[in-house]
Amino acid sequence: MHIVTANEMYEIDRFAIENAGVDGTILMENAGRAIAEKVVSLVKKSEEILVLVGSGNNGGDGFVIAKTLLNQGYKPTVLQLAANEKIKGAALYHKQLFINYGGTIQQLQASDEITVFLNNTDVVIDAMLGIGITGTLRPPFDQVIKAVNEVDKLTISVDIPSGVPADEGVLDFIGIEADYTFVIEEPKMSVFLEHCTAYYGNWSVVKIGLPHQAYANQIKRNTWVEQKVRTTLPSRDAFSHKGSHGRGLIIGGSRQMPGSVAMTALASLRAGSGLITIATVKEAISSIAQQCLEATFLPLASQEGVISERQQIDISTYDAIAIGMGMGRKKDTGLLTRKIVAKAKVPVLIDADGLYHISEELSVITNRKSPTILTPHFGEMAMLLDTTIQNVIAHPFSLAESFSRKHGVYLVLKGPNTIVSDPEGNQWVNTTGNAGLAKGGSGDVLSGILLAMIMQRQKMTEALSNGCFIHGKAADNLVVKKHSEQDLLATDVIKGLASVFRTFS
Ligand SMILES: NC(=O)C1=CN([C@@H]2O[C@H](COP(=O)(O)OP(=O)(O)OC[C@H]3O[C@@H](n4cnc5c(N)ncnc54)[C@H](O)[C@@H]3O)[C@@H](O)[C@H]2O)[C@@H](O)CC1
Ligand SMILES: [K+]
Repeated sequence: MHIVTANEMYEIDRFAIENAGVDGTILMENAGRAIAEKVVSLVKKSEEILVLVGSGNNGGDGFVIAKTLLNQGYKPTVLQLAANEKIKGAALYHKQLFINYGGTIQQLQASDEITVFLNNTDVVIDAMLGIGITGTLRPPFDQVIKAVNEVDKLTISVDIPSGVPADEGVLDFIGIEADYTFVIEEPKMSVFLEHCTAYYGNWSVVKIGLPHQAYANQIKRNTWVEQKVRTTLPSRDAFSHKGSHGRGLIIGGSRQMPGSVAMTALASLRAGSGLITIATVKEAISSIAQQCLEATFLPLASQEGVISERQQIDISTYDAIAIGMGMGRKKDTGLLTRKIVAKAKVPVLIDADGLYHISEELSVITNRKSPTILTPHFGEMAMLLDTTIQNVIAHPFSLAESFSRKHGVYLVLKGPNTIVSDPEGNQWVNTTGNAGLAKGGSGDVLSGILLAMIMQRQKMTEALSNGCFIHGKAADNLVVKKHSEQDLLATDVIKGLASVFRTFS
C-alpha cells in the first residue's frame, strides 16, 4: 500500500478524471458501494443507521452508501449538515439518485438537535468531512463530532474520521473516534501518525478502481507488509558456513549497563548472524558471557566503568558494526565512538547513547562512505534535530525524510508505526508490533535483529524493513498466546523470533 497526503490523493483523482477519462460520479459510486458492502457485513437490517453527510465529496460518498443500504432493505436516516446550495457536482448527482430511489433527507436545523438523532440510532456512518478539511472546525461540525464521541454507538467513518487531518503538522483538532474507518483507495498519512492512529479504530482500505499508472512510481511512501517480507527475506543456503552469514561487532555496554549489549548480541544471533563479537568494558564481560555463550569478546579499557577513549580497537575484520547501546554519555566514550564511526569501512548501525555522541558532531556520519543506519526513537530524533518531541510527533515523515537526505543515512524512526527512510527519500512504514514493545530493552533487541539483517544478502532498505517487521511480529505472536502486552519483556521477544522465522522458511 502507498501512503498518501491529501494533495497526492487529489492529484491521483485528477489524473483518473482528466487523463484516464473516468467520470467522478463513477468513482464516488464505487467508493460508496464498496463501503456499503462493509457496513452490511457489520450491521443487521433491524438496526437503526444514521448517515451524517457534509457538503463535500465525503458527504457524496454518504449519499451512495445510504442509497445502497436502502436498496438492500435497510432504513437509513440521512442527516444533512450543510445548506442545500452547498452540495454540488458529483455529490449533488448522488443526492438526487438517493431521492430518486425513494430516500428522504433530513436537515439539521440547530446543533443541539443532534442528540435526538443520536439517541434514536444504533449505528453512525460518518460522511461529514474527508480529506478536504481546512482550518479549525466550523459549526455545526464541532458540536456534532463531540456529540457522536460522547454516545456509545457503533461509528463507521468514510475515508477518514471527520475532523482528523489527512496530513502531518496538525496536533490540535477535534475528530471522530471511529470504531471502523474504511479508507478510500490508499491510506492517508495520518493513519500512521502517532497522535491520529487511534481515531481510525479498526481501519482497512477499499479500492475504487483508480488507474494504477496514476501513481505507481510517484508516491515514495509505502507500507511494509508480510507479502514483502516473503518476497525479499533471503533463505539460508544449505551449503553456507558461519562466515557466510556475517561477522558482526557490537560496541557498547558499561559496568552499570551490561544487559543491553547482551540482548543485542543474542537477538542478532537468533536473527541469523554468523558470528558476533561484543566489545565492552572488561569488568562487564563475565556477567555478559553467562547470558550469551555463543558470542566472543573484545575487552575494552574503561574509566569509571565506561569505555574510555585511549585505546585502539581493530575493527577491520567485521562485516558490520552496531554501536551505542548501554555505553553511557561520558565525553570520553563519545570521542571514541565518533572515531570508530568515522573510520569504519562497513555498514554501521548507531543506537541509543551512540546517537547522543553523534548528535554532538553530525558531520561524522555525513562524511561516511559506507552505509550508516541510525535507529532513534522520537526523543532521540528530537535530540538529533535539536528540536522538540512535539515537533517530531507532528512531522515524523517529513523530518525523517529530510534528515536521511541531508546526511545520506538510513533512518529507522522507532514508534508504534516505525518509519524506515533511505537517503533518496523513500519511506516504508512497518505494520507489526504492539504496546508490549514500549519497554526497556526493545531497542537493543531491534538493533541486534537489524545488525543480522544488514549482513544477509538483501538490499539495505529491505533488510531494515524486514528487521522491523520480524521484531514486531515476534511480539504480536507472543501476546496472542503466551504473554500479554503488560508482561512482555524484550528477552521474550528474542525467544519469540523462532515463531516468525519458522513461518518464513
Ligand atoms: N478519488 C478520490 O479522491 C475520491 C474521493 N472521494 C471522497 O471525497 C473526499 C474529499 O472530498 P472534498 O474535496 O469535497 O472534501 P471533503 O468532503 O472532505 O470536505 C470539503 C467540504 O468540507 C467543508 N469544510 C472544509 N473545512 C471545514 C471546516 N474546518 N469546518 C467545516 N467544514 C469544512 C468545505 O466547505 C467543503 O464543503 C474524500 O475524503 C473521499 O471521501 C470519493 O468521492 C471517491 C473519489
Ligand atoms: K468522514
